[in-house]
Amino acid sequence: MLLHIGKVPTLVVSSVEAAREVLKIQDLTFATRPFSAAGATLTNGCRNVSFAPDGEHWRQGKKAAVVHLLSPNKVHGLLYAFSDGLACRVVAGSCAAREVRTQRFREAINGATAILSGPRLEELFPSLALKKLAKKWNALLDEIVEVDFIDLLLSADPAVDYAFSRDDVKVIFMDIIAAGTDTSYVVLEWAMAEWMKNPALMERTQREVREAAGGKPAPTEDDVAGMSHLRAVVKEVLRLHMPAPLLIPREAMAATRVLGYDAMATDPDWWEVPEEFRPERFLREEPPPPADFRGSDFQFLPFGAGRRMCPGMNFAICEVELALAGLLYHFDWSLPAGMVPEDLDMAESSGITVRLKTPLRLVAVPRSPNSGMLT
Ligand code: HEM
Repeated sequence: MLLHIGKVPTLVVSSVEAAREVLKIQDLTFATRPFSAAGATLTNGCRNVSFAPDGEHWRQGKKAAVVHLLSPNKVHGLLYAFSDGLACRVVAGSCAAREVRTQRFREAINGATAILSGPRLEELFPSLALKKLAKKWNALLDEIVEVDFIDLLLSADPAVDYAFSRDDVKVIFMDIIAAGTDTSYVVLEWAMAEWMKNPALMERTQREVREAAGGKPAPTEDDVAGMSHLRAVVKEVLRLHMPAPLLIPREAMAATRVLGYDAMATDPDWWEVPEEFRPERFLREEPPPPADFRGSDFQFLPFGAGRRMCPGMNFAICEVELALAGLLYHFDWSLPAGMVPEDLDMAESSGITVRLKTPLRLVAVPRSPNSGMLT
């Protein structure tokens, strides 16, 4: 469908064929991003990865993020710290200093998400507030770059003849924090909501998690790798509640034509009972194999596809699987008193990421790691 938003012709791609055409066949033509004044203010003139126009800076920034921040070793270390942190919180409560910084990041991310969610919303947004938000981000990023990662990208890879400035490093970190937080969080929220709607499904997954992790303090990455039911739930959340359903907009770098013109992840030509949450569709063993989200099955593109595809995909999958396994392992979950599954409001918010419109409120009862199976 072609829309004219002001003077900007905007092509909405929502069929499998059109997605293949834009993200594969014409990937090179559509490998850049439309300019956003708000995005530029927040990212030092689009010097990050997600808003950077196609070109050397984007290529080198994406490579540096993949090699130095999202490498398997780095991901493993971060995930270890994460599951360790979750286990520590369960036994020891939270660490005050970390809580404060997390809260500051939460505010900064919410601000950026609000501004970047609408087309050209910055025109309605007071520039003073935008500058204040950019300042907030700047101060937080200064602390991180100063304290934690000063040499990481600046000294980077001797084989790479590309110099990032300190400010470039800051906005690339901002990208990783902003692009990687809300997206993964909404997967956790939707998975918990779907489990509360279907307690038998939650019990099935919880049994899998508790059997696999046995009496350990917390499930490990190796335990999670064997959890096929948990993985199917994550895939079904990514299909039915795609965290970033509009991806990040692309801009055509040359005049081009795209096929004629339905929503892919809920298209009945590709999915049985598409509007229902049925993780078992991803456990089917008879051919054809279920679609995967790695960018080549165009009916299922939660991470996009082609040159601008999400570089955090593997990290995000490990992170949400480990987090969900931890939540099911450490706690028994129920709805607040007087509420039944049918009362859950599954309406979606609108925005660059799609959350539950009504925040999920649940009762969590900690379970001792040494207690038996589900009671
Ligand atoms: C469930 C979690 C996530 C989802 C659903 C998601 C989804 C997406 C989507 C749809 C895009 C746009 C792709 C396109 O235009 O074709 C994207 C881009 C991006 N994502 Fe993610 N993402 C997730 C987690 C992460 C994480 C954990 C990180 C980093 C740690 C990350 C970093 C990025 C970056 C840097 C880009 C811009 C890539 C570019 O423009 O070349 N994402 N993501």
